[in-house]
Amino acid sequence: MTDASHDPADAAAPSRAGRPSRRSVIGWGGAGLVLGAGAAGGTAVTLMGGSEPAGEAGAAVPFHGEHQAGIATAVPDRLHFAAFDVTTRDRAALVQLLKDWTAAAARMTQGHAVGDGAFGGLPEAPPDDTGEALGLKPSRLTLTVGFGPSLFAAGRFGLERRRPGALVELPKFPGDNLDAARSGGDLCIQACADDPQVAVHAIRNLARIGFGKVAVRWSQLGFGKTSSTTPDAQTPRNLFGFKDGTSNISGTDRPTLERHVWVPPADGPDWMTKGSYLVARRIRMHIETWDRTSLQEQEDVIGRDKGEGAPAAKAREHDAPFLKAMLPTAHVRLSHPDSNAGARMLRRGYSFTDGTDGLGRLDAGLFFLAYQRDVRDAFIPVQRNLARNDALNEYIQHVGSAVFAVPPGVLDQDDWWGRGLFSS
Ligand SMILES: C=CC1=C(C)c2cc3[nH]c(cc4nc(cc5[nH]c(cc1n2)c(C)c5CCC(=O)O)C(CCC(=O)O)=C4C)c(C)c3C=C
Ligand SMILES: [Fe+2]
Repeated sequence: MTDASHDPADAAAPSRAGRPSRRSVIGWGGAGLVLGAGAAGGTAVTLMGGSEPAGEAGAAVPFHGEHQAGIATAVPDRLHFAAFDVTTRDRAALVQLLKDWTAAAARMTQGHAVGDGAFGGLPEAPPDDTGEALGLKPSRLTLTVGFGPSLFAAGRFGLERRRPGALVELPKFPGDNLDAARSGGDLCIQACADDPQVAVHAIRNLARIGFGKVAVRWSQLGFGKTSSTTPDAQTPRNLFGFKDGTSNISGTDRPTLERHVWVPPADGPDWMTKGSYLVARRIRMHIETWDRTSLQEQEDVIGRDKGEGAPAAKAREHDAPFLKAMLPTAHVRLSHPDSNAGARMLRRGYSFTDGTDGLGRLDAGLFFLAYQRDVRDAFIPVQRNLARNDALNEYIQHVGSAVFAVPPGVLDQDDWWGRGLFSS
């Protein structure tokens, strides 16, 4: 696989083989040629002379930075998440893969094709890029990598002493019905984008680069974000029809991010500073049962009203909740920081529907994603509380689970995903 790390991701220049980049193809087609926005740039400059903030649909989100994109950055509406097993036993091969992945991710997030592109190369060889994203905008694609506990197992890659104390296996919670085939993973990549084809293209091409070194263990498509990191925008709704994400951590709330999401130097290990920990849970939602439940019961279960999203006994969505006005089993009361010693996490989940279950019911639910500074202080105590007491448990079941250490951002073109972990 071509390592494009020495090829500045400059959309203004033709690619090495003299072919247009994915983004310049867009422009030459006449729809808003995007120039500039090098791999480390902040905004994408359009031919119209304007500049498109990275938060707007279609734009490129900077890949390089102190934190990985895809955590506090705005949440686009589509997800393709993949967990991988590492099949190679060769540490050097794994390191090379992470370098190749980083180079490809830097290009794809800025709207470029992988390596030498999808066409025009050697006719005898498969192209570097699979091609289905040609002509599509960067679509706010973010690619976020994580390392699972199994990567650190003794006898694998010599990482056992580098495993963070916070990277614990999640305990079994009451009611869990986890499918091993939808759980765990040595590595994960979260691809978020406005366009599902852009997200799927990214995971497909990264899996392809990894052929012979990694194998996809499980993957999850998501649509309709169920949480937002931009509280000024309209709060999205989950498949139960309720606004979801009202009380989420805002991506611009730096003090709260520092306190609850980013790993500070004091927590250690050094290679995780400015990183975060990700919990992924596939949660089946029994929507047919929910749909036969009265509105009053639904609102009591959540602790907020369905229309406005206001907390019980309050009028507006963003009014401060009065927890005692909710039933002791209400989801919001039980998950609120005041019921969990101040625990908070940044939620970034997506709805999913994966056909039917053979009994005529939709296999649908929430692919819950939450980033936090330490799962032992956030997801684990909150989920313990919910698993024991939440009225929502009558309507949901956790069927997949994984936890990952998400390292800090890739600083520049010489940096790569996992450099801190693999360098002594
Ligand atoms: C362990 C963490 C959580 C799981 C698992 C979870 C599942 C889950 N949640 C909803 C729907 C809603 N959740 C809401 C709020 C909310 N949920 C959690 C945590 C988990 N949810 C937290 C920390 C909060 C915020 C509490 C607060 O500070 O007020 C809401 C209300 C709107 C909002 O603030 O987001 C809804 C609705 C479902 C359907 C679900 C599993 C399928
Ligand atoms: Fe919730």
